[in-house]
Amino acid sequence: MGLHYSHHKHCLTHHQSPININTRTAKYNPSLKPLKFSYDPKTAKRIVNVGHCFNVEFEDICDKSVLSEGPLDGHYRLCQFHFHWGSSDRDGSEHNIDGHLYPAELHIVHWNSKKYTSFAEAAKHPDGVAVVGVFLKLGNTNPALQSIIENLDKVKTKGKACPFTEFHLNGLLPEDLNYWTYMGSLTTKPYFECVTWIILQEAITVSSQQLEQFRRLQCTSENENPSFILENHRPVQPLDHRVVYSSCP
Ligand SMILES: COCCCN1C=C(N)c2cc(S(N)(=O)=O)sc2S1(=O)=O
Ligand SMILES: [Zn+2]
Repeated sequence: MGLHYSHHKHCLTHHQSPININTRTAKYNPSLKPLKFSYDPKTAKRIVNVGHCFNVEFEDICDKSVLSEGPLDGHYRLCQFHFHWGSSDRDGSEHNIDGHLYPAELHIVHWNSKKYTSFAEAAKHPDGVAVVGVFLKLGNTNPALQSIIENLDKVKTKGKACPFTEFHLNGLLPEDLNYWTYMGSLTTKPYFECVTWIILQEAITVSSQQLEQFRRLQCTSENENPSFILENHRPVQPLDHRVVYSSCP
């Protein structure tokens, strides 16, 4: 359904994502803890072309790679990460910062394995999923992206997958782990309102040439006329009465 009845307004409000983050109206919340990433590189499993993007999937049958602390209760199990990008370097991120767009955005997806038994089950609850968003800004070639990019030719067309084991996801995190956080949704169908969004305030770099490689992925399967995933970022959605919290003043 995705509609929440907010009594004081007697109207129906959405909690959709992405949003524009207004850094001046974000509210410092001193009770927010530092994020705790505990990722085991051995849980990396495969890269899959899902048509609108590629997912790097992790084994999530037990709590080997988890995200905890920050705004979260309990621990959230890593299940996949993926990127959003644009048809040019001028746009591509899903969240905006004070109206500023980045050329791409990394989403690291986790689900609440303390309360739920699967991603599908967790995605039905507002506290079910936690996605860490990391902005990619134009700069030098990012070596941590190279091992992913050199595998993209093996998953060129929709539905293709290739093994991808032993990946150090920490290498895609910036030094500064301060973040903004708000309650929202998946940004692709089925748009479930099940996500605690955790957007890192520091960006990592990506080169133009690396972004070019993303745009060479095809949204068509191998026996169709090829068309390419030139962009896959959803427009920003109304904030309504939601508040964005910041981990630092
Ligand atoms: C039950 O479905 C599982 C299939 C994989 N996913 C589907 C999405 N559309 C999706 C979008 C996500 S995003 N862009 O909001 O991070 S995370 C995610 S996901 O839930 O991990
Ligand atoms: Zn995403």
